[in-house]
Amino acid sequence: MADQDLAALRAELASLREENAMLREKLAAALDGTGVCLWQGEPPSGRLTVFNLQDFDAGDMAPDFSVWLAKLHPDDHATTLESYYGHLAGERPFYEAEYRTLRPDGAVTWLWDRGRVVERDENGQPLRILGAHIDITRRKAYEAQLARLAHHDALTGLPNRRPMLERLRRETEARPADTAGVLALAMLDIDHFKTFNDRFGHDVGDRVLAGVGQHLAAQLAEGELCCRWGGEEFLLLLHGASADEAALRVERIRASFAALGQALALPVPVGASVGVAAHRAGETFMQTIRRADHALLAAKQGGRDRVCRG
Ligand SMILES: Nc1nc2c(ncn2[C@@H]2O[C@H](COP(=O)(O)OP(=O)(O)OP(=O)(O)O)[C@@H](O)[C@H]2O)c(=O)[nH]1
Repeated sequence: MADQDLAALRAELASLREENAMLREKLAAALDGTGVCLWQGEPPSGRLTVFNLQDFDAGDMAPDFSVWLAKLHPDDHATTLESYYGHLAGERPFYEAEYRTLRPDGAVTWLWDRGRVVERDENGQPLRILGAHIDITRRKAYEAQLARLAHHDALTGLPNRRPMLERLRRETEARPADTAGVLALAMLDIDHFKTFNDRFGHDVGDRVLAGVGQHLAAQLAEGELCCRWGGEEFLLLLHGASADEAALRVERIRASFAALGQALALPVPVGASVGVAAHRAGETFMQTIRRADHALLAAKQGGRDRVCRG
């Protein structure tokens, strides 16, 4: 090759390298701050290349598919790999998954990952897959917090109506008529609760509600549930050998309020009225709730501080 041609090729190579470096700079600038991390997988060899680390530690990034696989949270294996292999096999237009990776220190990082095959061999086998992932750990934590808030009462920390109704639906639907034992519902209402607010202020009223909530939750056996039904009303889902036994337990819970005022350092004692009803075969759980509610009304009308059965 003539010297002139060689010089021209060298000049062209230098210019291409410069252009390449500029493109890399532009890409890095565009990706900066987005949290997007670009990767390339080579299925035949299992090689995995990460082009930009973003905030990730180089040690956290897998150089090989098997290393990435070993870090994948066991609970996310199935869905992630189904999407990945489904795409490699041409069954899905792209691979996409939200999954957790386990870091060596045990910390969990949530990633949203998406990629697609960019090169296949003459037999259609994937040679290269290009993709990007982004750290969504904070978003996941926020979502979990929102889900918790949606299902819990902020003041008492107890579940709210939603999980209680869902649980009742599941338990009553799945309950065969010959099931041993009963499912009992106890609707409990704090007596003269308004007085706490009116005489001592809403802060004290709130303290009463939080204290009663904690006290009730502590009375539950495994598998039972207590929710803040609304205002100063609580609904308890209890399991018992019989309706009589369940009613006796509810009576004990009510009686335990005698020591609660002092335990919570309240200025006056706190009492409660309760209506209890055992679920009957063929009855909807809303019908049981209504019977417990009517029994509560009877307890109030009967002079409060007592349990009535519906
Ligand atoms: N501090 C506080 N008060 C609440 C909260 N939710 C409801 N309340 C108050 O609870 C009071 C309930 O009053 P009532 O329905 O008259 O009940 P009560 O005074 O317990 O009377 P009886 O049930 O008939 O014994 C109302 O004054 C509501 O404003 C809350 O989250 N915090």
